[in-house]
Amino acid sequence: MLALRSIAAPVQRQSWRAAPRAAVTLSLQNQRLYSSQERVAKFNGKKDAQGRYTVSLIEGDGIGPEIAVAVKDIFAAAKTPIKWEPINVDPILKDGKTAIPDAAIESIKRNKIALKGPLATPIGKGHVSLNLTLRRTFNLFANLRPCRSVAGYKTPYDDVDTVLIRENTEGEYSGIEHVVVDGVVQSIKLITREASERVLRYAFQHARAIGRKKVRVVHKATIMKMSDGLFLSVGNRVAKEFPDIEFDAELLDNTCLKMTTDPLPYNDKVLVMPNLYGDILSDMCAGLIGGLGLTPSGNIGDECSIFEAVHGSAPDIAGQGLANPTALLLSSMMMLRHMDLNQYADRIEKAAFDTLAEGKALTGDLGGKAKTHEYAAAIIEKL
Ligand SMILES: NC(=O)C1=CN([C@@H]2O[C@H](COP(=O)(O)OP(=O)(O)OC[C@H]3O[C@@H](n4cnc5c(N)ncnc54)[C@H](O)[C@@H]3O)[C@@H](O)[C@H]2O)C=CC1
Ligand SMILES: O=C(O)CCC(=O)C(=O)O
Ligand SMILES: [Mg+2]
Repeated sequence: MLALRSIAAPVQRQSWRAAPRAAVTLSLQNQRLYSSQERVAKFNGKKDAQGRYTVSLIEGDGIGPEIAVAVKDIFAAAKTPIKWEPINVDPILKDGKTAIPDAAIESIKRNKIALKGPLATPIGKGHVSLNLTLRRTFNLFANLRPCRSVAGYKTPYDDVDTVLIRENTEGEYSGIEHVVVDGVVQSIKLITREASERVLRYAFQHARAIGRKKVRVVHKATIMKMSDGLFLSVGNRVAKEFPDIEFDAELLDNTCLKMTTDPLPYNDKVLVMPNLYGDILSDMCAGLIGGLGLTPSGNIGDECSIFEAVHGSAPDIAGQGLANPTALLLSSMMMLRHMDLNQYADRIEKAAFDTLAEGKALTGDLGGKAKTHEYAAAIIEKL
């Protein structure tokens, strides 16, 4: 993959990150992060003669290969019936546009499922985001980003349990930008009724599936009257199909204030929003529970789905064995449950949460000294 390690400035550690470990007070310990009932888009991959599913694997850039090894080792130790098919997504040009190589596209179409490490995107000039290209190529319309406190890891907020769904194919990330005249550029935020309806309906279906009774659109329709206005009005219309679910809306800036003041009132809701807001708010939610090393996600489509951590390639710690693989591991648990391999997910997830709660082999982001492979070994020991 492209070497882009120098492009992002390191982010300052917040002082509470290494806060002393508190007694486990959280009621959420070992709860399933993503239960099988949450499946809305069905996985219909085929098993091979040995009863295994093949999963396309994009290891990614920066810390990607290090955290991917940890996940592969844990899967092997748990005898998970998964065969990895590594794929290369180095960008190619097709009709003058950045594209994913055909072999990678065929692999994901064939397997209908992929696990993905982070892919770095150059700032300014250079190829467009391969992450966004993958989501658009496979029409992965909903990006599901649950964020739940980890028992035993003390942050200013206990028992956070937010569920955020981000429109994943258009909005501010449509990639339509041009120079009007020298010194004046335009970037187009594209919102369509079709994509809005698809992700909003998914949010209601998902709320039902996980037993939440409230869906909230996060928006700025006060300012972006037409684009966010359309998203919100589609939300109002789709809500009529789900009379058992309460529907309301909140301005994004207000949501940020309220969530960082007291996130608990969000534990009974599913939040759904345009692309950029979901990108930012999901990193903010990660900050509430201990950082990006802990938060998983799923890019959900009708034909296939790609699971990945919320974080990026972490160039500031890449290649040093410092990365926390939990986010990718929990993404792979979402993937296993999407594939109906619940018993494997339950077992691995329990071993991971027990390791975190025990606190003897934590990675540096959680105030520990363990290397990526030592944390993975501690999980394997518990399996
Ligand atoms: N879905 C994806 O593949 C994403 C890719 N990116 C790309 O990643 C590159 C780097 O972006 P940044 O702004 O630095 O964000 P980042 O998410 O890579 O890192 C932000 C901070 O979180 C820390 N961090 C992230 N993951 C961690 C982990 N697993 N364990 C411990 N610490 C972790 C990093 O060390 C850094 O201090 C950029 O090129 C960006 O475009 C960013 C976000 C998502
Ligand atoms: O594609 C990228 O470079 C960043 C994407 C991102 O931040 C995300 O998906 O959360
Ligand atoms: Mg992001």
